[in-house]
Amino acid sequence: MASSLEEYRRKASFDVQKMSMEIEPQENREIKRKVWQFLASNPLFHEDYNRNGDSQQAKDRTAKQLKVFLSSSGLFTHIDDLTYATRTKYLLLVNEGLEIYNANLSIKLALGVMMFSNALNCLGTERHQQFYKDIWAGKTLSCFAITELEHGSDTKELKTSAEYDHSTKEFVINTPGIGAAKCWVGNLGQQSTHALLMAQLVVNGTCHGLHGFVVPIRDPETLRPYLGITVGDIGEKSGLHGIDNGFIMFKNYRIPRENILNRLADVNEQGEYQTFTDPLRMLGASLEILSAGRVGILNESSNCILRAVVIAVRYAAQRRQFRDSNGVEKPIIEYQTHQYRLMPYLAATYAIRNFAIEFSKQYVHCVGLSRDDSVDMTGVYQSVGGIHALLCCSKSLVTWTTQKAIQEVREACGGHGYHKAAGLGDLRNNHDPRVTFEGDNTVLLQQTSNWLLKLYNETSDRDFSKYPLCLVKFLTNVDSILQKKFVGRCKEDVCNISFVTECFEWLVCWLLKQTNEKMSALLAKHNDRFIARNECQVFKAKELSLVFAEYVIISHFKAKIDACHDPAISSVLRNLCSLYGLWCLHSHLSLLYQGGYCNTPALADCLSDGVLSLCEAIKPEAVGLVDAIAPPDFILNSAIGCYNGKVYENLMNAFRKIENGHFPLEYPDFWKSKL
Ligand SMILES: Cc1cc2nc3c(=O)[nH]c(=O)nc-3n(C[C@H](O)[C@H](O)[C@H](O)COP(=O)(O)OP(=O)(O)OC[C@H]3O[C@@H](n4cnc5c(N)ncnc54)[C@H](O)[C@@H]3O)c2cc1C
Repeated sequence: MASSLEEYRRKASFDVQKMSMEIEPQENREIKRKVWQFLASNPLFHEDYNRNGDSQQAKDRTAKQLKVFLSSSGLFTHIDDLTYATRTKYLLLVNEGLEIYNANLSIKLALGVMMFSNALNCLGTERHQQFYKDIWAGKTLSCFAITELEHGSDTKELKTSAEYDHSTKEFVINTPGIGAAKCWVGNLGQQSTHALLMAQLVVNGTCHGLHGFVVPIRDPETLRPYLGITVGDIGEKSGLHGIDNGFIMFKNYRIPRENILNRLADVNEQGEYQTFTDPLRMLGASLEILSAGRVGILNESSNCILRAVVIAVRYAAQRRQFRDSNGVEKPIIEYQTHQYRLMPYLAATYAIRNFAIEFSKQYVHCVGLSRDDSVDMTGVYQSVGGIHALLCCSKSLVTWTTQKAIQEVREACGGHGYHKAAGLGDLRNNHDPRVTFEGDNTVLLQQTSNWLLKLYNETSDRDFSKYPLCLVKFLTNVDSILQKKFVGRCKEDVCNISFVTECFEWLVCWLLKQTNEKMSALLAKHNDRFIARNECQVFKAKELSLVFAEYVIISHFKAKIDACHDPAISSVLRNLCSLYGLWCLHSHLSLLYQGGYCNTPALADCLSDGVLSLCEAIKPEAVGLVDAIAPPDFILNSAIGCYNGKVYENLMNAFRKIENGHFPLEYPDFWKSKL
C-alpha cells in the first residue's frame, strides 16, 4: 500500500529544513548529532526495543554503557578548556542528546558525573579538585544523597548528621534511626564510590543546618562498601530499570575535615564554624546547585513530549480505519477527535521546546555572571529570584504536560502503541518520576506563587522590567488589565497571539488578586502564615502558578515568532502558538467566567471553534512539523514512528523476534516439558 505518510509530507507549506533550523540553533543540533553518531557507531548502545531482560541486566548494561561513553565518545576531552557557562550549556546538550535515546544512561551520567562535578564547582573549592578529576576520568562514580526515608520535600527535617571532631579533624557521620536512612539515591544501590551527602553540620554542639560533604562509600577497585556504612539497592521500581537507586545508613563513619564543600561555609583549622556571607553570592551558588538539575529536567521532558508526538503523528498519518461514504479508507489523522487529541500536543511541543532552549540559554548566562567577581551582583540577584520562581512552575507544567501527552499518545496509537516496540511504554514509565524528583511539582508551585504574591505586594519598587525572563512587566498595570472584557464574536477574534496573550494577562492578574485577597483574609483569621498558605492553594495559588507558566511559555514563543523573517515558517508557528494558547485557555474557561471576563456564551463558543479550526489548519502541516524536530530513526527507536512509515513491516519483525532466547513460533518451555 502506498504510504500516506509521504502524501502528508508533501502537504507541508514550509521548508522542513528551515523549520528545523528556526527551532533549534545549528550549534545545539551539532552537539546532539555527535552524541547520536557515537551511539549509532557502537553496538553496545544498540537498544533492542524487544529486549526485556531483568532489571539487574539493565543496571549492568547501563553501567557498561556509561564507562564506554565517558572513555570513548571523545565528547568530554576538552570540557576543562571551556568557560563555566559554555561547559554547562554543552553538558546540558549532551545530556539531552542521550536522554532522547536512553533515559537510563543520561540519568546515570547526569547524577554520576555531571551534577557531582557541577556541585564541586558551585560549593567546593580548590581542595576538591582531585574528586573532580577522578570523576571525569571515570575512576569514581557519584550520587546525590539528600532524601531520607521519612522526609523528602521538607529538607529542613533531614536528620543525618555530620559532627565535627576537632581532636582528629574529622566529621563523624551518623544516621539516627531508620527514618533518617538516605534513600532513592540514584547510582547508590550498587555502583557509587562517592556520595555528595547533605547532612546537618554540628560543631561544638551547635547545629548549623544542612551542608554538603563528599563521602567515600565504596572502594573504587572492589566496590566493597567501607566499614561504618550499610548500603544497598532499594529494589524493583516502576521504570528506569537501568538505575540502581539505593539506601544508606552511617554509624560513626569518619571523613576528613577537608571533605566539607566549603565555598560558602567551612570549619577552620581551629575547629570553628565560618560562613562567607556575601548573601548575594550565596544565592547565586544556590541557583547553580539547585537549578541545574531542574533545567536538565526541563530539557529532558521537552524531548520526551517531542518523541511521543513524533511517533503519534507519523502513525496517525499511516494508520487507516473505516471507509467514508465514497469507500475511501481514512487515515486516522482525518478524524476530528484524533486531531483534537494530537494537534494541541504538537503545538505544546513546539512552545515547550522553544522555551526550554531559551530558558537554558538565559540560565547559563545568569549563572556565568554570578561566578564573575567583577560583576555587580545586585542585578544578578534580581534575576536569580525570578529564574528560580519561573523554573519551579515551568518544571511542573512541562513535566505534567508531557506525562499527559505520553498517555494520550499511547492511546492514540491504539493497541500497537502498547507494544514495547512502539517505545511509548518505556517513555511513559521512565518520564513519570520527573514530576517528583528534583522537587515535587505541587510543592514547587508554591514557590512560584509566593514570589508572584511578593511582587504584587511590592510597594517601593514596582519596576518589574528587571525580570526579563519572567516577562512580568504587565503586573504594574493589574488594575487597568482587570477592567478589560471579552469583546470577540467569532473564532477569528481569538485565533491570534495578541488575543491569547491579552487573555492570559487578564487571567494571571485576576488569579493573583484573588489569591492575595484570600491569603490576606486567611492571615487575618488565623494569624498564621503556614495555615494561610496551605488553605489558599487549591483553585487559587496552584492555578496561579500554572497559568503563569503557560503565559511565560507562550510569551517566549511569541517573541520567537516576532523575530522570524520567513513568512511561511512564521505563519505555521503563529498557528501553533495560538492553538497552544487557546487550548490552555479553554481549560480555564470556568475561571474566566468566574472572574467576569465574559458573561455571555461567546467566549466558550469562540475558544471551542478556534481550537477546532486551528487543529484542522495544522493537520496538513503536522507530518512536516514532526519531521523538522524528529531525531533520526535509530534514536527515535519506535517501530510505529519511523520516518519511512514501514509500520507493519517493523511490527511484524518485532512480533517474530527471538526474545530472551525464545523464538515466538516455538512451544513455550512449560509445554515442552510435557511433550
Ligand atoms: C526515580 C526517583 C529517583 C530519585 N533520585 C533521588 C536521588 O538521586 N537523590 C535523592 O536524594 N532523592 C532522590 N529521589 C527522591 C525524590 O527527590 C523525592 O521523592 C522528592 O523530593 C519528593 O519527596 P518525597 O518522596 O519524600 O515526597 P513527599 O515530600 O512525602 O510528598 C508526598 C506528597 O505530599 C505532597 N506534599 C508534601 N508536602 C506538601 C506541602 N507542603 N503542601 C502540599 N502538598 C505537599 C507532595 O505534593 C507529594 O505529592 C528520587 C525519587 C525517585 C522517584
